Amino acid sequence: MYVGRFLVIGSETGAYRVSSRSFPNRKIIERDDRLTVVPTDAADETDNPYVSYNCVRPVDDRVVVGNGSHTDPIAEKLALGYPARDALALSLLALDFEKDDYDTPRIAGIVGPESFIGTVRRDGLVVEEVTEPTLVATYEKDSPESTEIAIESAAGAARAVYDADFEHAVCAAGVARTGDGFETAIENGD
Ligand SMILES: NC(=O)c1ncn([C@@H]2O[C@H](COP(=O)(O)O)[C@@H](O)[C@H]2O)c1NC=O
Repeated sequence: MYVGRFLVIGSETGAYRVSSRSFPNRKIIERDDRLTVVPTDAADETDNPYVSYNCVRPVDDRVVVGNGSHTDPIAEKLALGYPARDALALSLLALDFEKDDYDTPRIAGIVGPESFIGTVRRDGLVVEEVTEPTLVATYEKDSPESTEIAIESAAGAARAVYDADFEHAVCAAGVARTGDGFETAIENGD
């Protein structure tokens, strides 16, 4: 099954996987405190926000995970003091689903003292608190659902979503709460 990009959010950990048919030559890199999806070859650097974007951004004791440029305003709203639910809902609705051939949904999550998951599709907006590992994807599994995918550490979460049985894995990131912040991990399949 092809579900496109997906994320899994739990109460202490989270993970994001890029799966792609159209832009498979991509990887995740660490830049300052954030993780960014970029083309594998630097010569292919692009300003297409559906191809290259920040997918993980920590903000104090919370971390944002997302499949596009909405990761940034969600993080900025958290830094301003917005509750996680409001930062997600406002940013997802403001940017809305992607204006591509598939009306690709935006998906995002926040891991923190309270963890949330959300998506905005052409037909709706869902933002809800997470109490058990919960998955949402751009296609097929486009409403949050509980998942058996085990996300037990940053590296374990990145590996687990990378290896999950959905087609066209490209790269993945994992995040895990630590005493005073977050650790992150990258799985580029190399
Ligand atoms: N975030 C991403 O990494 C990403 N990769 C591809 N897309 C969008 O989804 C469309 C379909 O891509 P694909 O066939 O690779 O699943 C692309 O035309 C592009 O508009 C993306 N947008 C949202 O998921």
